Amino acid sequence: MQSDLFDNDSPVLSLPMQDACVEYIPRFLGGELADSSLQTLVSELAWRQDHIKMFGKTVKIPRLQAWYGDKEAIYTYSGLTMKPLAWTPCLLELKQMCEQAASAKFNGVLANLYRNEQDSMGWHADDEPELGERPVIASLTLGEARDFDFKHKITGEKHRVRLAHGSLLIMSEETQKYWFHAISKRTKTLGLRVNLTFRFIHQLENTVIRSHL
Ligand SMILES: O=C(O)CCC(=O)C(=O)O
Ligand SMILES: [Fe+2]
Repeated sequence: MQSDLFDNDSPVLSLPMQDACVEYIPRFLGGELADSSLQTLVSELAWRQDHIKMFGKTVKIPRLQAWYGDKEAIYTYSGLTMKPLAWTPCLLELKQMCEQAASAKFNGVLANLYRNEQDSMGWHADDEPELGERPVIASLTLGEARDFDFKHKITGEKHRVRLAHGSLLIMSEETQKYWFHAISKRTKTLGLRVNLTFRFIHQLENTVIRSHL
């Protein structure tokens, strides 16, 4: 008999990627919790249309976003410095579940709202200095499934995983050092998707002091 990870209740799939540790849990949240969390987050979070500067021009980021977390978790992302809003009960509940699954502590979450197939996130690695050397990032998907693409920074090797409603993707170890990731625009009509990426933001001053000891 074939042993199939998909037959289990809550399987953890390890993606076969070199220089990385990526785990995918397709049915991390039960259907009801996934549906109610999606509704709550869409209506309760303070979604913003942020802008970034590219080649001297100010352009709209192709999605809405919001940053929540502990007071000290100030995050600079694509030149934007974001002060955290206070955790909501829904975000706190999801954070605790993700911490358990990832065996890690998080003090902030970047919430992304993809309104339709036109919204996207370009190739990048979550390698900002305040995330530390080998960050653990837990990425929860609610709503429309989207393709999540990986590209190796040196070999160009590619992998794709379709992130389903209620799924969790955990990236750790050297993943951010060796791989970019992206959510591309699509031509086919797609509905709304919320993505939460839980992170741990280190205090940079402390990191510098420690490195001198
Ligand atoms: O929406 C996603 O699945 C990707 C989000 C992401 O890569 C990020 O927030 O850094
Ligand atoms: Fe990312």
